[in-house]
Amino acid sequence: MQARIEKLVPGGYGLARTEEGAILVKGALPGEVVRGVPVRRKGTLFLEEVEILEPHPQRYPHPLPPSADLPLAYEAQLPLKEALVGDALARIAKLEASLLPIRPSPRPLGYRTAAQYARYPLGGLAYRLPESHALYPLEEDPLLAEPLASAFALLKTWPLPVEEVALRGSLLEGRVLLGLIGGSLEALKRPAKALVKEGFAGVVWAEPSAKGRFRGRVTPLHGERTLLERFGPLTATVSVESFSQVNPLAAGELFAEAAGLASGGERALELYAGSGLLSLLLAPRYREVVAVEVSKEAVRRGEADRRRLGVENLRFHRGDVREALRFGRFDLVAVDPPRAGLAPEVRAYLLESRPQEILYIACDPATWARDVGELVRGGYRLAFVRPYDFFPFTHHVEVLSLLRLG
Ligand SMILES: C[S@@+](CC[C@H](N)C(=O)[O-])C[C@H]1O[C@@H](n2cnc3c(N)ncnc32)[C@H](O)[C@@H]1O
Repeated sequence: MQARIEKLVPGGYGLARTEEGAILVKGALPGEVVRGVPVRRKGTLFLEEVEILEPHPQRYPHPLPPSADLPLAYEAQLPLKEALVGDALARIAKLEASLLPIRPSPRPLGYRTAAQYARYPLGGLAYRLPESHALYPLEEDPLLAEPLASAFALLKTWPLPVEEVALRGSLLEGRVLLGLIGGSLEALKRPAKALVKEGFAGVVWAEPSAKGRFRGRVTPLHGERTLLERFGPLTATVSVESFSQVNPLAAGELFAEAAGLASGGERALELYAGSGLLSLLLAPRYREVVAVEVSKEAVRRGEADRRRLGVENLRFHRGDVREALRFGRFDLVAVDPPRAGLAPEVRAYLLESRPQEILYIACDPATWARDVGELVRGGYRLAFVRPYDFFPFTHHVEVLSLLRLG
C-alpha cells in the first residue's frame, strides 16, 4: 500500500487517509509518501515494513536511536508539537483557547541526562523496541548530554553480566550515576568498584522488573547515591533510581515560569510532586505548601533539598494523591501527573474544593485536554497554555497551563 502523510498525530505517528480508512505510520513525517504493509491491530490500521518514497525535504539526515520518532530539522519540529497541543484542546476539550508559542529546548541534541539501555548479547548497548522487545544495537546516542555520552562509550566496551544499565548524570557536576539491572549482585561488586575508579560517581544494583525500572529495592554497590543538578533557579538532588526530569535545562525554564504564574496566598498543594521542585519555588509565595508524592526515594531527596535550601514552610506527604483529598482546601493546587493524567478522585476533589488556581503541568496532551475540558465545564477558565519541548526529535511535548476560577 502507498500513502501520503497528512499530519502528525499523538504517539509519534504520521496519519494518512486511504480507501481502507485512516492509517498510522510510525516516524513518518507530514507530506511524505510511504509504502508498506497494512496491519490491523485492535481495530486500528498501521503501516509496517515502511519504505519512504518521497522524504520530507527537512528530514534529519544523521543516525538517531529508534526512540527519536520525529527525525526532522529542529525548527520544523516545533510547529508540529504546537499543533498536537492545539488539536487535543479542540478535539478533546472542545476549547479554542489560544496557545503561547512553544518554548524550544535550550539544546536540540545532547539534552538527555537520564537513559536506560539493554545489554546487546553480542556486546555493546541496545535500545529495547516497544511491543516486540526486540533489541536494536546502538553505536551512540546523540540525544545524550555530556557527561552521559562518555559514560555510554565506556559501557559499550565493558563486559558487564547484566540485563540493562541505567544512567543518570548531572550537568552541574559533570558526573554520572549508574544502575545495573539483573545479573548476580555478588558478581557485580568488583566491577562496580572498578567502574567508580573509571569515573562513575556511584553504582547501584536492582533486580529486573517486568513493570519497568527500579520497581523493587535498590542495593547500593559502590560510591555515591545522589548528585546535585541545576533546574533553573534551583539546585536539587537526583538519583538513578527515581524520577527526575531528563532535560533539566528545559524543565528549569518551565518550573520558573510556572512559579511566576502563581498569585500567592495562604496554602498551596502540589500533587504528583516528585522531589517537590515546584513546591520549593512556590514556598516564598505561600504561608504553607504541602507536596504529595508516592515514591519514597523522591520524597527523601525532596526533604534533603528542603533542608539544604532552608525552606521552612514546605511539608512532604508520602502517599497516594487520593489521600490528599482529606487535607482540605488550598488557594492553589499544582499537578504534574504521569501520562494517564489526573486520577478521577483528584478531578472530583478539585471540582469540589475549588482552589482559586490550578497549575497543570502535563506530559500527555490528550489526557491533559480531557482533564482541562472537565475543569472548564466545572467553572474554571483556561488562563494560560504554553507547550514546552523537553524531548527534541521525539513526538513528546510538555504543557504548562493555568486554570482560574471565574
Ligand atoms: C511526571 S512526574 C512529575 C514529578 C515532578 N513534578 C517533577 O517534575 O520532577 C509524576 C510523579 O507522580 C508520582 N505519582 C504517580 N502516581 C502517583 C499517585 N497515585 N500518588 C502520588 N504520586 C504519584 C510519580 O512517582 C512521579 O514522581
